[in-house]
Amino acid sequence: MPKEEDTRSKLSPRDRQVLKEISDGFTDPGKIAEKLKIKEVSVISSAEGLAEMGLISLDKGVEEVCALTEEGARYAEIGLPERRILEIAGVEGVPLSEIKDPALKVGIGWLKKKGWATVEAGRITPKGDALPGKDEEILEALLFQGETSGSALDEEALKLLKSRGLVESRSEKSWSFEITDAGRSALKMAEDSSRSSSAVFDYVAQITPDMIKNGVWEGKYVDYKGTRYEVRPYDVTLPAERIYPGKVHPYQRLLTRMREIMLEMGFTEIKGEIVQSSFWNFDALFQPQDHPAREMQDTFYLDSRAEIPDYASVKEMHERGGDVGSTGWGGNWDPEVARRKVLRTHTTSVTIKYLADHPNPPVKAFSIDRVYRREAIDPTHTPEFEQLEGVIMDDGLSFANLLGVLKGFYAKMGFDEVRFRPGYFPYTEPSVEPEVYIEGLGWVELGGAGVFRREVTAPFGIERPVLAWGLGVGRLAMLRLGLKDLRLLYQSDLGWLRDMPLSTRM
Ligand SMILES: N[C@@H](Cc1ccccc1)C(=O)O
Repeated sequence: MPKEEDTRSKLSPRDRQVLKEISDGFTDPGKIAEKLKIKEVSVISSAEGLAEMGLISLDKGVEEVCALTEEGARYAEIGLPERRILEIAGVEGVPLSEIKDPALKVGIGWLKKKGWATVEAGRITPKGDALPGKDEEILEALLFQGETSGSALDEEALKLLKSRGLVESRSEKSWSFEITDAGRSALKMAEDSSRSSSAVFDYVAQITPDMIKNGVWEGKYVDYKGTRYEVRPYDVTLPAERIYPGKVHPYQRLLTRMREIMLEMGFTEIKGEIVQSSFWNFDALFQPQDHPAREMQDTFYLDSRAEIPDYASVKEMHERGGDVGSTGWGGNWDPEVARRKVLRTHTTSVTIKYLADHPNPPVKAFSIDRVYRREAIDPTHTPEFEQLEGVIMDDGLSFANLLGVLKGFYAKMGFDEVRFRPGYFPYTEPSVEPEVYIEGLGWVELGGAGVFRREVTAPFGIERPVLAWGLGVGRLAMLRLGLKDLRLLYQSDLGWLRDMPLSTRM
C-alpha cells in the first residue's frame, strides 16, 4: 500500500467526493451516483482507484434479483391453488369431482405434498390448520415490495416457486464499498489540507473543452481557475468496459481503400448501369452468341429488350472477322439476341461501353461495382458480388505494362507475391489469371486480365492497345479479413461487426 503522503495528493476532487460518501456510509455506487449527480460508471471507476490505493474495500458480487411472474402475481393476490381448494373444502372436505377448474386442479398434488389434506376415496379432507408457508410469504413480499434480492428470501421456498414458474430471477452485478482506516485518515488529511489551502496538487481526471480552449492542458500541470492540478496518470492495463462505437463496415472500408489506391495510381472512376443489354455485356466483348456463359443458368435475363447502338461493325466482326485478320465466329449474328437485357455479369460491360464512348487515348479508368451471376449460394459463392475493373488505353502499351500495373496494385493492397497464370477470355489475347501467395493457403486466383483483342476494339474505332482486368473483390476481402465464409460480408452479423477492429490498414 502506498504511503499516506502519496495517497493524499493522488485524490482527484471526484475521488474525494466519492470517498466522502463512502465514509458517510453509502455502500452502493447507484446511490452515490444519484447523490453526487454523476454517472454510476464514474463512481465505479473512482472506487476502483480508491480500492487500489487501499482507501476502501470493495466487494464485487453477483446478486440474484427476484420478481413475480405474471402467474405468480395473480396467485399472490388470489392465493395459491392449494390454498383456494382448502377454502372451498372448509372443515368438511369436498368431493374431488367438484374441483373442475384446471387452474385449481394443479393444487391437489400440492395439498398432498404439503400435508394439508388427504385425498382418499374421491374426497379431499383437510387435516387441520394449514399455516401460511414460506412460499406464500415470498409471494406476498414480492407483491408488496417488487424486485427483491434473492439472498433475503428463503432458499428452499424460492427454488420451489421458481420451479412452479411463479417467480423468476436474474443476476445483477453488485458492488459494495466500505472505507478503510487508511481511507479515513486520507480523507481527513485531504480535508485539512484543503482547509489550509496548502499547495497540494489535485489530479484532474478529465480535460474539459474549456481547458483545451484556454490552452492550460499542454504542460505537466494544469493551472485552472486558481488551482494547480496534475494530470492523472492513466493506467492502460486496467480492464475497461467494452464499447461499440458506430463504424464503417469492414467490407465498405476495403472497397474505399481499393478506390483510393486506384485514384492514387491515376485512374478515373466510372459508373455504369446494373441492367445492361447483352450487347454491352457480351457481344461488344466478342463473346459468341452461343457462348456457354450466356446461358440462362449462368446469367439473369430480364424480360424486356434494350436499345442497342449501330451494330453493323460488331455484326461483321462476329460473322466474318472484319479486316483485322480474324475469321470471326462465323454463323449469323442476331441483333435480337444482343437486345436481351441482363443483370451485368461482369463490370467489363461498363468499361467497354466507356471505351466505345471515348475511343481516343489516353483512357485510364476503373469501376468498383456489383455484378450478378446465377450461382448456388455457398461459403465462397453468392449470386451478387463486387468486381474491380480497370482499363488503360494509350500509345505503345504492352502486356508487360499490364503485369506491372497489376503487381503495383496488389503491392499497395499488401500482397507482395504475385504471379500470373495463362488464362482464357474471349475478349483478351494474351490473357492471364493473377494469383497472390497467401501464407497457409498457397496461390490464390484473384481474377482475370489481358490485352483486348482487335476483334473487340476495332468495331468501335479504338486503335490503341487496351489493357484490361477484372478482380474479384470478395475473394480479396476474405483474404484480407480472414474470412472462411464470403456470406458474412453481406449479412449484418452484429457479433462479427463488433469484433472487427475499428481501423485496420487494409
Ligand atoms: N470479366 C472477367 C475478368 C476480365 C476482365 C478484363 C479482362 C480480362 C478478364 C471476369 O469476370 O472474370
